[in-house]
Amino acid sequence: MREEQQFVSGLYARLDALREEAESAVQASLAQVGNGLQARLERDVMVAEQSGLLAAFDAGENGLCFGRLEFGDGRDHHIGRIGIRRADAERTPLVIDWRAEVARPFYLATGHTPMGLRRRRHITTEGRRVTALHDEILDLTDTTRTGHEAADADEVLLAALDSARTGRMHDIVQTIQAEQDRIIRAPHRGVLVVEGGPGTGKTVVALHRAAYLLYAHRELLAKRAVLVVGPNPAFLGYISEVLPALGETGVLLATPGELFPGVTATGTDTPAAARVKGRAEMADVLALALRDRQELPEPGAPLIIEHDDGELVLDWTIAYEAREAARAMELPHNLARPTFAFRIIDALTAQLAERIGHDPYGGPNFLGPDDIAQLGKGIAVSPEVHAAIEELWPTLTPQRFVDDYLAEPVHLSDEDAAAVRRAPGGAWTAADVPLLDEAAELLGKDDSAERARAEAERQRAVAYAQGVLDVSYASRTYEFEDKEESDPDGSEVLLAHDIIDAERMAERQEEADHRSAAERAAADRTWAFGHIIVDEAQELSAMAWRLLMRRCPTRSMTLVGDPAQTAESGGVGSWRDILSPYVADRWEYARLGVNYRTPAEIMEVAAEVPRAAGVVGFEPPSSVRSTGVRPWARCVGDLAAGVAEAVAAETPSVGRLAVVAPRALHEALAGKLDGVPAGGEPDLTRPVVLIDPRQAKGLEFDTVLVVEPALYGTSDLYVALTRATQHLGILHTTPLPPSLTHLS
Ligand SMILES: Nc1ncnc2c1ncn2[C@@H]1O[C@H](COP(=O)(O)OP(=O)(O)OP(=O)(O)O)[C@@H](O)[C@H]1O
Repeated sequence: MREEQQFVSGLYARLDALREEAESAVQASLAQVGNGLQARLERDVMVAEQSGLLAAFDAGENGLCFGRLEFGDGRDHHIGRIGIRRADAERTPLVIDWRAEVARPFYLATGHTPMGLRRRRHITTEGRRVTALHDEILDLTDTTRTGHEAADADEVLLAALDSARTGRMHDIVQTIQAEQDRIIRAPHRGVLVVEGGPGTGKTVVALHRAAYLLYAHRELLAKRAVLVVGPNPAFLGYISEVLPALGETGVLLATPGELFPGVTATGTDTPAAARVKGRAEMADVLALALRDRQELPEPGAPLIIEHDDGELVLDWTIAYEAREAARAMELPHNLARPTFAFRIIDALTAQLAERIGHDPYGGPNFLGPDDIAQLGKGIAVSPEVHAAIEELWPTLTPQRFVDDYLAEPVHLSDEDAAAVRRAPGGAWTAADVPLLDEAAELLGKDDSAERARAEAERQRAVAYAQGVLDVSYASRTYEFEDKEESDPDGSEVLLAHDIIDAERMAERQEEADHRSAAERAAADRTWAFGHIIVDEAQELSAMAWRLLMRRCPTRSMTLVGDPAQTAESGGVGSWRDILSPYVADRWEYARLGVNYRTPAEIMEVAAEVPRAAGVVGFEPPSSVRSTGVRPWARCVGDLAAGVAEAVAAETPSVGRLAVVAPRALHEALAGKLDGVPAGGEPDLTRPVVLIDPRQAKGLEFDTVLVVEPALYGTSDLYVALTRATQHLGILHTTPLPPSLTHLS
């Protein structure tokens, strides 16, 4: 213990020194008021590099070092949350990043396959103090004993699983299990599907995979950012601290309803409307509806345009020919519009020239090319002509087009149209967001002026970056990284002088100077993410998948889900159905089978629900622990009073309790619960929260009280029953569903 404490103290001293160095470097750089480009360049490079380091150092503050590997060949490594090197000339690793290849036996070695290990040690710390050691002997011929050999090899894991919840998910670097490690480090770069029952660690594993990928492919992913999609804001809040605790900040967390910049989805759809809006056919329906917006005057009822040089007649034929020419461009609507406009202007010019320059005696037109050009100019700037063009081929924004469409839905059955119809200008819903995105694709954006500006800006940035390269010094951007020489991606340790390409440097500078890649990604509908993680992926509609696939042209994705937890109204069918349009069968599948959250006693009760409903292919995960505490059910006369009484009795002294109840009951229940608000997004860090079954998705609490289970659908009930890490109680006034009657 003393030895480890000494080591850990030394490690923190080094961390402090590094942090101080980085801080003063930032301060000094910021204080520089040097004139001219050179000073500014140096400052920007320095600030960007050191700020990245600082984020990682902050992450290292808690649980900096948690393991030690002693190999049979004498190698001896400490494993930590981030890698740190000594200040010596060789920059010897002091503690190895958990993501480095050399740290892998920490997670995978077993007595059967020791991977060269003699001893594996778990080091538990509180702040900077070492509080416990757990040793495992992997070489059975080794007779040395330290007195810390654990009787139960899973002691550290079980302690983590038993600990009181805080309302925020924690990282699991100290206790990643072998089946999880294989997923976290899966070499597959395309779509990886991770399935598993409740509590099997799908979410936490996906987040660690993001951290791993950011480490293994930092150059690419730091620039393109990682997107994590989760079902609702409370869930995103719940998982928001995991990646920062691992030193990673280049990640954007978003719900599907937040993926269209500039639109906030505040409305809600009926299940029927969400179903219709989510269907893949909506892509074709919108395309057809957009063609309908490319109109023609009725034959025989032309548009008459007043013009200085006389009346212009825009008839069916002129409009038809212009429309065919514009459609033949096969461009998005707004980008094809200039073709339509030019054709109309040309035709009207010809019409006017014919009328003005017409020789009544059959000779050639009196007007020369210059006169005709002049006429054309007059027509091209005529507001009346433009109004007519706008009427036939309107310039549309995605918002306007979808809003118009939902007010008058077409190309749908009467029933479906009735489900989605709404008054113009209504609030956007999450299911509208993929429609808006689809519309944006169909419409396109005439951004030629913007692009010209951006290109000029880029040229300036490249010139600037060239300057940076000239003054850059051989400092390590990520000095704490400790990739072994043998790592396939050993080149990840970035040296400023490695970045020989001024264009790439310009891109990096752009990020450093202004916003992070994640921030820029959040504001850019066409951003291509380096990797996307989708949690509760089974919930997404076909249209939402179209949107997500557009955000990830490389198809580097980790999709996490559990079909048994799919809510009835959303979701598409199988992974194959979801993925085959995008990646055919080039995706990999991994399954997690151990439930780390819910004790066996609770899992047994919960599993009855899908089983009784005959959910096809249902296979409950096996719980890693049992608590000996059985779930209970109580029939009460006054529901609100019964719930309040149970909350008072069951609220843990530390930890969290959730009351899961149908939304309609929230007002009544909240009235009896002190300081527990009804409605809105729950604050999960409070000791007691009131949520509905949909909000419970992905979350967990020490104690869960499920109210009126007979009112839930199968999957919602299954989700609600599998949220507790310790205790589960059920309160009801109406009879229990058959799958739960054995509890009464
Ligand atoms: N190896 C591990 N060490 C410690 N805790 C773990 C480990 N694996 C999972 N857990 C914990 O188990 C709980 C459940 O994990 P998580 O929420 O990721 O599961 P899930 O499969 O996404 O569940 P659900 O589908 O029910 O939302 C979390 O508290 C997580 O930290």
